[in-house]
Amino acid sequence: MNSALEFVQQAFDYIVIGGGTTGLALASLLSLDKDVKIGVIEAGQRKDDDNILVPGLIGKVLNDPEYDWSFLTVPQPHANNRRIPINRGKVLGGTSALNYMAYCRGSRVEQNDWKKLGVKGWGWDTIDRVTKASERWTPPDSETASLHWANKAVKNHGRQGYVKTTAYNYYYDLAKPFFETMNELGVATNHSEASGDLIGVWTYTASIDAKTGARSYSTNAYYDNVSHRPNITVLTDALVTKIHLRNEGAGSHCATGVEFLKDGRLYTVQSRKEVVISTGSLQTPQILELSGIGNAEILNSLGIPVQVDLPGVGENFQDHFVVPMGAELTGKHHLTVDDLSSPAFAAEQMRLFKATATGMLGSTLSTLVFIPARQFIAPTRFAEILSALDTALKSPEIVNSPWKKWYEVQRDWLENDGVAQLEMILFPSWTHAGCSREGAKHYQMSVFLQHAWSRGNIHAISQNAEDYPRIDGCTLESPADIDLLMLVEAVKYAFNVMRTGALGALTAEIVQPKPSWSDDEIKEFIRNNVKSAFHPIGTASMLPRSSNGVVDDNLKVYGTSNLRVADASIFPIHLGTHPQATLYGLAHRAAEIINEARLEEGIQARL
Ligand SMILES: Cc1cc2nc3c(=O)[nH]c(=O)nc-3n(C[C@H](O)[C@H](O)[C@H](O)COP(=O)(O)OP(=O)(O)OC[C@H]3O[C@@H](n4cnc5c(N)ncnc54)[C@H](O)[C@@H]3O)c2cc1C
Repeated sequence: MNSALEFVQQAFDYIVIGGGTTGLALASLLSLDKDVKIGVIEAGQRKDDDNILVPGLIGKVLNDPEYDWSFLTVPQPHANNRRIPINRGKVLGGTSALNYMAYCRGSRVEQNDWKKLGVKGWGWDTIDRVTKASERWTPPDSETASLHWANKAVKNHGRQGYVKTTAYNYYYDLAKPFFETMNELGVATNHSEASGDLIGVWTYTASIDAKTGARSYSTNAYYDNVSHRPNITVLTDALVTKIHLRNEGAGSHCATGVEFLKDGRLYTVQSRKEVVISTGSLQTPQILELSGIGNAEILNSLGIPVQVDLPGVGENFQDHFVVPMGAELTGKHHLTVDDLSSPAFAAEQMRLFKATATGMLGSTLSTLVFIPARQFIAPTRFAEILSALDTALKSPEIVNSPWKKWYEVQRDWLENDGVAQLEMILFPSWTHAGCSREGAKHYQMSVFLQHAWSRGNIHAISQNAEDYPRIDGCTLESPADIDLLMLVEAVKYAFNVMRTGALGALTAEIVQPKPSWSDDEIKEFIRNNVKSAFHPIGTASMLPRSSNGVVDDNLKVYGTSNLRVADASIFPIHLGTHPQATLYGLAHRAAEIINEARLEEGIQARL
């Protein structure tokens, strides 16, 4: 719907703010009950073009204002004062329309450890159940599976859900050598990576429709199934500016409606039951603060009347950090993504994709490996890093911190061989001005820190919702410099991978960084190149209120009776994986919680 006037005239039971990955899935699921009316307000527009639907075009519309919010952090002192980009989808479907389609599951250990932080009811068994409920998996055909290993473990997948997933059917000629090299280095192929144990080397299940070859995302997987229903209405191109709260006394506030800006005019739409914020980790804290929920000091400084003093809002920002490395391949015969820069080859691949849903454009191409700390860091070096960390963890600042518990959990994970601290992704493309050689073929090896210790924050900078929030990732600011030291070890391990066995035989030269560099030179390279892996979480954490929590176990914002959050901001601690599968699971769990609350309300009313 495009008319704000018609939208505000409707009587909605539930209003979902943000029609993104989690929000649009949740709204669609709530609408399955014809007795409730759902309104969704999304800042972006619907765009179902090739840029979104063709898997091989990933990255093409990043930073295009028609599709992307294109956030930047403030200058990061530990990353040589660079401002680090964090892309976010500004279209119906949110970031699920822009992401790289890795549909990966978390780990049993990490998910179960949420309870050590005081979170109840969100262990692996629950998340596994709801994530499977979201998935509609098509097993790879035997030819795809035989190109090299591709996941066929039926028991780990949902078959009746919404998000279509499968193994992509095109692999480049580096994938198999990479598997062989990792195996040679003692990292096993994981034949069951969605089982709660993700350690090992594997190719990922992708959120791709096996029949059409197109991206499956929140919009076509969920919303298109229900958009014909009269009880769900999506208003696009409308920016929510605040939530109206009524003070109910006894420290509780009730969300009565939502204010939004459309075509230069402000409107308010009423809600009869609940409001759910699903604007993602970067914008959810801003909406809470604009509505008077947050750290009282920050709200006062912005002139926003305090409704609920909740110091955790916008804090606990966590991300996966990534450092890209580049290498030149031996020979020129390899087919890599860089070949798509030839218009004739790109056109041929597009014709192939449109006709048969195959070829390079049907694939996101990446191959992954997940490794625990003890497998990529030499024992003596690891002991030195841990000893420095343990000293830092005894500082009063950390001992007295409300976040103390998650430091304890993260410390345990460092020595747990079931928890990946490093992810490496091999991608057959690398072009860097001045570094890659004209006419040569290249690949990129990226190292990802899966459990950074840095904690950033995000806050509104004014009362104006159109002003982007201030994002401080506090990149590489961690106790005892552990994030930087772990990345140095990750880079050195990657050098080893790139020089060993079958992959080593295909690597003519590691171009950047150089294996000959000293640790200090590698550190400087990391500071100059570390990026966001685009997995921000934590800024409205599900934690006890005494631990700086923002929402309770039922996703309800503390100090409110009917305001919830459902998006990546509620993750209290990072999972060492790509988040979208868990977020679709979150949408299903949120729908269960909201439906249970309504049934409970009905029962109470009848008594
Ligand atoms: C380039 C890229 C690649 C990625 N690749 C992967 C991958 O391969 N696998 C994976 O698992 N994850 C990947 N991710 C991360 C993953 O996609 C995100 O973590 C996830 O989609 C976030 O979902 P969300 O529901 O929290 O927020 P979003 O999907 O971002 O939804 C938020 C929605 O709220 C809307 N909104 C914001 N503010 C307002 C407002 N004031 N008023 C109205 N609407 C508003 C936004 O427009 C958006 O639609 C990637 C991310 C990026 C950027």
